[in-house]
Amino acid sequence: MDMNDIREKGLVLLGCGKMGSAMLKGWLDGGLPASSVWVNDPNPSDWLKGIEGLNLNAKLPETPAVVLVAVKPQMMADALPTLKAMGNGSTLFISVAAGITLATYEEMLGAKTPIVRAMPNTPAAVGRGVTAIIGSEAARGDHVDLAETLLSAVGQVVRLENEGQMGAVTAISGCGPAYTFHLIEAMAAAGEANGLAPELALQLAKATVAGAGHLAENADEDPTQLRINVTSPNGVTQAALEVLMNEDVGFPPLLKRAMDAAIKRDKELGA
Ligand SMILES: NC(=O)c1ccc[n+]([C@@H]2O[C@H](COP(=O)([O-])OP(=O)(O)OC[C@H]3O[C@@H](n4cnc5c(N)ncnc54)[C@H](OP(=O)(O)O)[C@@H]3O)[C@@H](O)[C@H]2O)c1
Ligand code: PRO
Repeated sequence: MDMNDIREKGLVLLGCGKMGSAMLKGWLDGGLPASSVWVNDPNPSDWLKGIEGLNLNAKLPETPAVVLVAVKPQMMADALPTLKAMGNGSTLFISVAAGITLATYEEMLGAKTPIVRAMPNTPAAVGRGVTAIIGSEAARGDHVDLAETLLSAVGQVVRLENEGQMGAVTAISGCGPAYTFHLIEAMAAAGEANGLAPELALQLAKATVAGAGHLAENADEDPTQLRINVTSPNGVTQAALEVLMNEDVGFPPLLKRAMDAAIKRDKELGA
């Protein structure tokens, strides 16, 4: 099974909001023909309506290569039963929903359904996502390979050892873009409070986060050394880091609390 199967038999996207659209944009930019994609969404965006050749809320193929489920976890019980007929067959189901376990999908679709649980993130829209995947009992090696190939079109893919890792993964890379965007907002706001024009403060904050991210991914040094490289002894950065790295009220305990809250919510959504 490979991308040719998807081109020939089709990809059904159940739910095409923020995450579904981010991935679809990446796939279309990467050359997947719109005519190979069926989008099922009750209120399609103007962007979706404008994609030439896309099968939008059209009759679905009986046995698509892949169904990608991108509805909110709370909508799953309403949305998924409409596709039950595709369960227990050759169609690979890929779910990106936070919290919903493989066992829940097996209950809803049948235990013989090949299912891959995936946690992507929105930088997929610019081909810079990262997605963690784990397959169900019925998902063969070639099913997981196909999920990896499809998701690799929108960024990096990592395979998990067990489904129990998914909560912590979600708290880092699924939610992480939001933390990073908030960092940009907060740095820009602090710059503005210190007298910079809003546009200039935002430009500086965005370029700094993007540049630092690129450097962190591409430098030979690890993030600790890259941080040290910025921090002149007794200089300006050190003054800031003494606040940010405070063991009681700095970034580390704050992010730990934030990510623990994310993991707790992930478990609740799956219950
Ligand atoms: N956003 C992220 O960064 C992110 C990252 C990783 C994983 N996820 C996961 O991705 C999933 C979608 O999240 P999202 O942020 O993209 O949410 P979203 O923007 O609300 O997208 C969900 C889409 O599904 C549609 N929908 C609702 N009921 C449906 C049904 N019965 N059949 C087909 N479509 C239906 C919604 O339409 P209406 O708006 O009209 O209800 C909406 O367009 C969630 O399970 C989330 O956990 C999201
Ligand atoms: N967005 C989804 C949520 O907030 C899952 C990870 C990112 O629930």
